[in-house]
Amino acid sequence: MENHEQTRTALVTGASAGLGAEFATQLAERGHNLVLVARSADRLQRHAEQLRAAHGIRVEVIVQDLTAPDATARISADLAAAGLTVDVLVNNAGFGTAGRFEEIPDGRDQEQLMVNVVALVGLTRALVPGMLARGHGSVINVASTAGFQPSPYFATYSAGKTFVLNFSLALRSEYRGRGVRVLALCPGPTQTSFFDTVGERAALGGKMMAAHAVVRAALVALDRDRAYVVPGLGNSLNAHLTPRRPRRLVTAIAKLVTRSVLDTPAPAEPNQPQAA
Ligand SMILES: NC(=O)C1=CN([C@@H]2O[C@H](COP(=O)(O)OP(=O)(O)OC[C@H]3O[C@@H](n4cnc5c(N)ncnc54)[C@H](OP(=O)(O)O)[C@@H]3O)[C@@H](O)[C@H]2O)C=CC1
Ligand SMILES: CC(=O)[C@H](N)C(=O)O
Repeated sequence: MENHEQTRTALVTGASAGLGAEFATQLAERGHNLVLVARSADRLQRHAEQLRAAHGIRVEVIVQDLTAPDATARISADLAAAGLTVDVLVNNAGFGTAGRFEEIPDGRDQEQLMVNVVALVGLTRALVPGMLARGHGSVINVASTAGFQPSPYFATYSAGKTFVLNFSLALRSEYRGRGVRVLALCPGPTQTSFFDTVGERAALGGKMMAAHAVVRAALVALDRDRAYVVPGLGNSLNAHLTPRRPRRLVTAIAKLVTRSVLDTPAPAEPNQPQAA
């Protein structure tokens, strides 16, 4: 990462677990001050204390449910009250919904889209103008390999990740030459709490990557000002060599893989804040 960013502030959503906690750790190792956002207050506070002690950086915690329609406004107010400007935004918070569309509990997909899409757009809209005014900044949006094609039984999740990927690519184009980098991170299956939340969905198979390797790949890609990155050779080959047309065939092939989700149980209490 460029030197001028090393003492700047990064805001990471979903920093209480998985990829977000790892983003916080690796950005702290790079000398960034941090703002950690999620619902699980105890986990955030514990991680913040560890990072302050290990790196001597400033770490603030904002406990916020990103399904709330006013989530972005509340976070912006907290940042202003703390006198913080954000130079690196990591829109990472997210969860999955899986199964037959009509069987997913009513409102659940909407909550998922509030976190995975609406809050991501809202925070980007809130924080990018400051980056543009200062002439520098970075946005990492966490998409997924699920965003490269329609995925039956992950219909809204995969469509949301396609949004995140294309939104990021479009913004990157708008901000070229204006000092703001935008990167879409497209991980394949990764060892985090994600599959506890969505149910026993690891049944889709494939080798899981470690969260630290995924985040390292993202930060290297940001250093290189890449548009998007698919960590892991197998994931990258799948994402890039799978034909995109005809779309009906692509969807049918995806369904062969994703239909195994129907054989696995749904979680009892989906997407609650993480236990301390
Ligand atoms: N793991 C994987 O295989 C893959 C994951 N991804 C994406 O990576 C991102 C991170 O997921 P991952 O680390 O794997 O999963 P985890 O379940 O480990 O972490 C999810 C994070 O999102 C936060 N979060 C969930 N719901 C909300 C909410 N309503 N409000 C605020 N924060 C919330 C959680 O915090 P809390 O519960 O405290 O609110 C937690 O910090 C997601 O966008 C996911 O779609 C993409 C591809 C593959
Ligand atoms: C959960 C994900 O988004 C991942 N890309 C997967 O296909 O398992």
